[in-house]
Amino acid sequence: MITVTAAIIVSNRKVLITKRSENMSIPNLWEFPGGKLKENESLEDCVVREINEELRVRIKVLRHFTTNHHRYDFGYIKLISFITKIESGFIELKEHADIKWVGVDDLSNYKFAPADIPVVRKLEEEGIWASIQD
Ligand SMILES: Nc1nc2c([nH]c(=O)n2[C@H]2C[C@H](O)[C@@H](COP(=O)(O)OP(=O)(O)OP(=O)(O)O)O2)c(=O)[nH]1
Repeated sequence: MITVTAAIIVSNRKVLITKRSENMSIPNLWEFPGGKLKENESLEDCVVREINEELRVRIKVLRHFTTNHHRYDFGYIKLISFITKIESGFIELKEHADIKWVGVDDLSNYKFAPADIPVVRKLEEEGIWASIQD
C-alpha cells in the first residue's frame, strides 16, 4: 500500500487544485497537491514537506479531512487529505502543469484523479467553511 497525503489549501472561500503534468503518474488529471509518505515521517510533516517541494509555500495543517483508498493498476493508494492554509511564501509551480483556485461548487468541472473523487464529493456535500475562519 502507498500512503499519500494531500493538502486542501483554502483561502477566500476557494480551494487550490493542481493539474498533474504529462510526465507524472496519472498525467493531466487534477488533484490536491501532496505526495508519498516517507519512512519515519508523520502525516502532517509529509504534507507540509510535499507542498513546500511542489509549490514553495509553507502551509499550516488545520485538521484531517478524510481518508480513502483507491486501487490503481500500479498499486493500492491510501489518500489522506487535510484542510490547510498557506502560512508563508508565494506559490511557484515546481512540478504541476497548472493550478487553480476554485469554489467548491466548481470542482465538478475538473477531471480529478480517481482516488480524489470521494474527497471532492465530501467537499461538495459537507462543505468546509462552517468549521473554518476564512
Ligand atoms: N499528491 C497527490 N497524489 C495523488 C492524489 N490522488 C492520487 O491518486 N494521487 C496519486 C498519484 C501518485 O501515484 C501518488 C502520489 O505520488 P506523488 O505525487 O508523490 O507522485 P510522485 O511524484 O512520487 O509520482 P510518481 O513517482 O508516482 O510518478 O498518489 C492527490 O490528490 N494528490
